[in-house]
Amino acid sequence: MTILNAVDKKYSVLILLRHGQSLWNLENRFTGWQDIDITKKGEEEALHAGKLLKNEKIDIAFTSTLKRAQHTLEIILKECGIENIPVIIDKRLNERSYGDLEGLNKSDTALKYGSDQVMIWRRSYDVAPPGGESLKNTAQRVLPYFHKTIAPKLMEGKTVLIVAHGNSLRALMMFLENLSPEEIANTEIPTGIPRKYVMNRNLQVLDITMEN
Ligand SMILES: O=C(O)[C@@H](CO)OP(=O)(O)O
Repeated sequence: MTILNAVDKKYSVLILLRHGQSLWNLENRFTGWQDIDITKKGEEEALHAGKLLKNEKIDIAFTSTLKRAQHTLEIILKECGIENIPVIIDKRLNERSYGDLEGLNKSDTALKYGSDQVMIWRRSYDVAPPGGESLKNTAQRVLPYFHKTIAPKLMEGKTVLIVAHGNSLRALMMFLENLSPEEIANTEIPTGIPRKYVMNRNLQVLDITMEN
């Protein structure tokens, strides 16, 4: 084996996980920056994710400032028996702001403004909901943070867990999987299911798996 081959074999693992079901997921309300905790079902989803991640040697975890993500991460780390790893909290991983829609019921809002308009607010790449952030705006804060703070850990070969939110993770997935605005519009991230990327040290994705 050449030295180059040996170096090539070195890889990193990045695991993305959306928080467990929150109360407002259950009630079908726009959540965004509102700090809503997970439900009993959300706790069970987190526990299940912890069981799925038991064999991963997680070196460092990143999460948002919102309790639904932090609570999910706590349950996972406890279930995995991981106690002493760095946990970095940063608001740039928070959910996209839903602005004036936060707190409203999604079905009621679709009745009022039309389901096409609500779908544009929810899933278009660059149309922001009133007073809120588009996915593009969200990517503009998530990706610089990823490149500056998270990517160096992956380049060192660390196994990184990110517990965050539907749209902050969609922004990351778009980058990692090279998805177009149309492709990401059709991508839904389930709560509590780990999405694992195996990458080389240049952050090229070699393999993607989702277990549930
Ligand atoms: O309400 C929200 O904050 C998000 C995630 O739950 O909703 P959506 O699925 O519309 O992006």
